Amino acid sequence: IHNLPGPDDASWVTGHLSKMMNTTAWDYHRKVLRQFGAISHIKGVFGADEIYTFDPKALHHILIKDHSIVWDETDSLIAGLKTMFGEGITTTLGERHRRQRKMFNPKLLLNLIAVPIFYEVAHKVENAFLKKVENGPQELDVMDWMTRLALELIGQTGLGYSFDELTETSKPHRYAQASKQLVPTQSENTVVLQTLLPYLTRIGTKRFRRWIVDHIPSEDIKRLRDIIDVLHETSVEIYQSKLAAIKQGDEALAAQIGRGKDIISILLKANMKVEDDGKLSEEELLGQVTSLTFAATDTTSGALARTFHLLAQHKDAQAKVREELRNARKATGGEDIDYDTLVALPYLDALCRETLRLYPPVPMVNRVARQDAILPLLTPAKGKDGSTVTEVEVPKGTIAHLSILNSNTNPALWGPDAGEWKPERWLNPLPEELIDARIPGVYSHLLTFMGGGRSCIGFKFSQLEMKVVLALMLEKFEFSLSDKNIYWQMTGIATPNLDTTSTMPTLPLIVSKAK
Ligand code: HEM
Repeated sequence: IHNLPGPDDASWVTGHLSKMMNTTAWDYHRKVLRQFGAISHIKGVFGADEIYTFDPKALHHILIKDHSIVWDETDSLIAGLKTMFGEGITTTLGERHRRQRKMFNPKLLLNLIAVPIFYEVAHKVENAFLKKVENGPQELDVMDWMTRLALELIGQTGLGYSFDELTETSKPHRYAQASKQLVPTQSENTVVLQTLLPYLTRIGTKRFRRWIVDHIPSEDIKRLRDIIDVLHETSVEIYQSKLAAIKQGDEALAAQIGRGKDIISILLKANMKVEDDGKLSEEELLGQVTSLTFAATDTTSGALARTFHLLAQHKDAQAKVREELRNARKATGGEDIDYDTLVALPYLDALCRETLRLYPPVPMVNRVARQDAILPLLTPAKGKDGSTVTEVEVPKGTIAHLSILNSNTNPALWGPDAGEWKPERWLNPLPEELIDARIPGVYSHLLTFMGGGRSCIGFKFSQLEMKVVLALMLEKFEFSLSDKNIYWQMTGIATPNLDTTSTMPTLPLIVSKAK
């Protein structure tokens, strides 16, 4: 590791992490790519030696070949998830993860892709917007609406629960407000807190820790506590209503939203049949409700908001996709565009891929080596001693930061225009260098949804969700920039804000009826 190239501007407390994990860190990541290539040596908290990589072969080892044998979730992520989503989240971590993921079969999720429900919910937002702009263009908070929409979509299909009427006057569910703000604005303190969290969460009982949190004189911590309480209370409410319906029998379940075919009802029923040892506890089941809802909401709403924001900046692309959508609707006789046609629309598909490439909602994840490991490299690095490094020895305990952002925008693979938003690139053959690199992502040579045993289970779900929403909204409405400046913060999930420090994501755009 020490022979790898890397930046030398580390702080002795937070190493390079405060430079890499803050709301304006985009340029720092680009600089690391330009100066040091696909693998570098960085410093973590208190001088820890860590690596930063987007080398495809190294990623293949971390995500697929040695996944869960050597490479695992970091202790601070586990502690953070437990703090946010409850102790029950352990089912998606470590030993029980594989069994859990099998129960939570991605194919099961695919069966839930209920295009009619997607359309029904998206039509509600379309109608709300129609009312809002009936007397002329209006400035609307597109991020707010997309969060409500994404929450309702996972609510109805994944949880069999409705959060929001989604009319022009209805109020957002408090979960939508809370979840949007949970992705904390990362600061230098967050880096230190993340490191300390695994130790802090082991102190005393749960009750004692709660007492401490209640008495810490920090507004930020109190705000976080209140947000987490909302997520937890909502999950308990959903879980209990599902459980009660299941106990009352099939008729009561069928009367619920989702008619008992949602993923949580299926999971609860499957769990009742499991023998003692394999049974998920109530806490674990609750962890599933919270984590599924969280994983599905802010990622998708961020991706949708980013697409609308880009289309407001590229009016030619907006007009082009609108024309494609209108032609497709004409061909279906004015009905909603059916599944097969929708997924095959080339320009709509190209602009979704391009947006998710250049602006991955989750820009970076990390893993830790639980054993000593060897990482072979696709592109040899130039060692500090001048030698050519083709593989790296990684000692047990080393944290690897995996840059989704730099993998998706690496000019060596994507070409010199890798940093530009060009949907057309997907309508032409992709560069051979990219195809030969065999990026281990589940989606189109991209790492946006990661790859291997912990890849996103909702990636097909979210793409269809995006396409249904874009199809309805772009056909009817034109989106233009407002006079407000928008800054996309580089938080755990990128969010649009009015400035670099705000913790209330928002995307005001001018919406008018499209001609
Ligand atoms: C544009 C939308 C989305 C993006 C960019 C996205 C991205 C990701 C990424 C990068 C991971 C891996 C995190 C890591 O390795 O630490 C992940 C995991 C996950 N995602 Fe998504 N996601 C999206 C939508 C969804 C949706 C709609 C669902 C549910 C329906 C979902 C459910 C999950 C779950 C449950 C995991 C954890 C899987 C595991 O650990 O086995 N995601 N997602």
